[in-house]
Amino acid sequence: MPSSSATVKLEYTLVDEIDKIYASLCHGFRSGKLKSIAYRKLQLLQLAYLLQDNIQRFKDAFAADLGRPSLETAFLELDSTISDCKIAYDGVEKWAKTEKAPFRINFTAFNPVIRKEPKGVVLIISPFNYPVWTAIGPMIGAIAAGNSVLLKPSELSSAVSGLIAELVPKYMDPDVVRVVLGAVPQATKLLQYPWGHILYTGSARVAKIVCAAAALTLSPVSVELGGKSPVVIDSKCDLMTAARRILWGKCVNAGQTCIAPDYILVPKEFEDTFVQALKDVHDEFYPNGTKGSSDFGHIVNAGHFARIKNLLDNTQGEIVFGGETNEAQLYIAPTVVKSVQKGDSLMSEELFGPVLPIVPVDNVDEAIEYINANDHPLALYVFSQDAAFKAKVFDNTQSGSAIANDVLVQCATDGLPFGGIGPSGSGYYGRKYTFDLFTHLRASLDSPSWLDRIFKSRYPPYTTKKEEFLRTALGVRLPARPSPASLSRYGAASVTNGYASHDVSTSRSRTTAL
Ligand SMILES: NC(=O)C1=CN([C@@H]2O[C@H](COP(=O)(O)OP(=O)(O)OC[C@H]3O[C@@H](n4cnc5c(N)ncnc54)[C@H](O)[C@@H]3O)[C@@H](O)[C@H]2O)C=CC1
Ligand SMILES: CC1=C(/C=C/C(C)=C/C=C/C(C)=C/C=C/C=C(C)/C=C/C=C(C)/C=C/C=C(\C)C(=O)O)C(C)(C)CCC1
Repeated sequence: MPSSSATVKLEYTLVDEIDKIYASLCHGFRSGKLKSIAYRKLQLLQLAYLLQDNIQRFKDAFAADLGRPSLETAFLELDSTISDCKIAYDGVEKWAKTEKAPFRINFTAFNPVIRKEPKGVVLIISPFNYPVWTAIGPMIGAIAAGNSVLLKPSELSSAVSGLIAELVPKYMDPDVVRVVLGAVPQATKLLQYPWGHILYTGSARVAKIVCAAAALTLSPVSVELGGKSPVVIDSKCDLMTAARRILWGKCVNAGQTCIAPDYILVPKEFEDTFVQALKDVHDEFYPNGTKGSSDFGHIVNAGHFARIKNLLDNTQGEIVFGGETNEAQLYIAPTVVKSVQKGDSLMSEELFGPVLPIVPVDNVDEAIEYINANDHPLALYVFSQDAAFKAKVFDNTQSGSAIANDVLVQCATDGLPFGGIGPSGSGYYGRKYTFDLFTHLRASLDSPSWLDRIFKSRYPPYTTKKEEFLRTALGVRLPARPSPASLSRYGAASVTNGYASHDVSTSRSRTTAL
């Protein structure tokens, strides 16, 4: 019997205390101490040590909330977040440096620069599934950028959220970071304040509530959501590597990963070969099965367990292996279901569990068509050794990320932004991108008085001569007008002498431009 999140009682912050917490963060931000890059670095280091000094306590908390294997907690959350602290610690001087605007001779006298300034007091609302990476991860960039941070972690991962709330006051300056524990009442109260930025990670349902509330205070908001991330299989893939990586991506955190491979699109004639490879890999990963295994986690709570089980119970596909569930242990075995049709229960929503539907298709065009008929996913995976196949899938679809021959690693790859598109989210973060998310690019210049000797044409009384001079000063010189032939190659209309032409071969179809 696992110790589920229900066994860890979280002491929620009193709603009445939140005004005081918010005010103290505003005061902390205005104190100006975070203007010092050196102080930001000290806080970043404190954050890294908050994790490093408490690795075993975090591992225990993850085990309580999610049955998370120790290696998964270390590799996916703790080490990668500590590494992100170090990247920010090393990079923040360079990231925060005022930038010169690109050189343009006409504007150089203004000495235009971009100041990298914090947005103020920012709010991070995080989910249960990666409760360190999605909470402390964004906090790193927010602090590096000089913001004060209020974190509202998930109440579902109560052991980890409780531990973060206990450790933050011990390691972090209360002017810089505060944690509010709780659920809807606390989150609703928090959303009543104006924020420098809100970063929300979680479900699309709650994202709509967050965005609507943010609109009332005109707080900028980024939403990191989920969705069904497809995997397109080419029969010319490296079969065993593909099977190993996909099954790993599906079993890590018991499938509760927003960028987990959600379902597989496989050529019909290759389905059985691919399924057999998954079965072989499963037996290699878990020679004694997954029930009671310390290498496999459990579902976060009874609600999510029932949701996934219900989807599985209603599938019309054929269970190849797995299928076993145990409510008391919140256990769902890694399950591969083959011959799944597109209208199946398993294709109706993000699975967020260790169940992998295999959908046979005639060819890659059918796979692309299916992906495009649905919401843009957070991640799209292709397994192929054929460059043309990969390019065809990537070039004809849209998704948060486009990954060939691996899964999940895009999260941790320095230099890559992480974020969705459309229903899978908006905004990007990850290391330098997190710094950018929480940074206001403040346009700045200093115009010298002597400029008026050559630039006074902007002042009244206006004359045609002044207008001509100003046009020259702006340096407006367009390249040659696009020819009707070049536009029609793309099926576009051209505008010539005030007339829009849809059929360039005949002047009869011209319509007057607005
Ligand atoms: N794109 C990304 O980076 C990630 C996306 N996700 C997505 O998150 C989802 C699972 O996370 P859950 O914790 O179940 O999400 P959730 O939406 O239930 O909860 C997320 C957070 O929102 C808070 N919340 C709940 N009701 C609220 C309300 N009315 N107003 C304001 N805040 C409220 C919760 O307390 C929690 O802190 C999945 O869809 C997954 O794909 C998860 C991790 C990363
Ligand atoms: C060992 C030496 C060498 C070789 C080094 C190599 C080949 C290193 C390769 C490292 C790799 C592939 C690291 C991958 C890391 C992936 C991580 C940490 C993934 C993290 C995923 C996360 C956090 C997912 C989060 C998901 C969320 C939030 C969600 O979906 O909900 C050399 C360099 C060759 C020589 C020296 C020794």
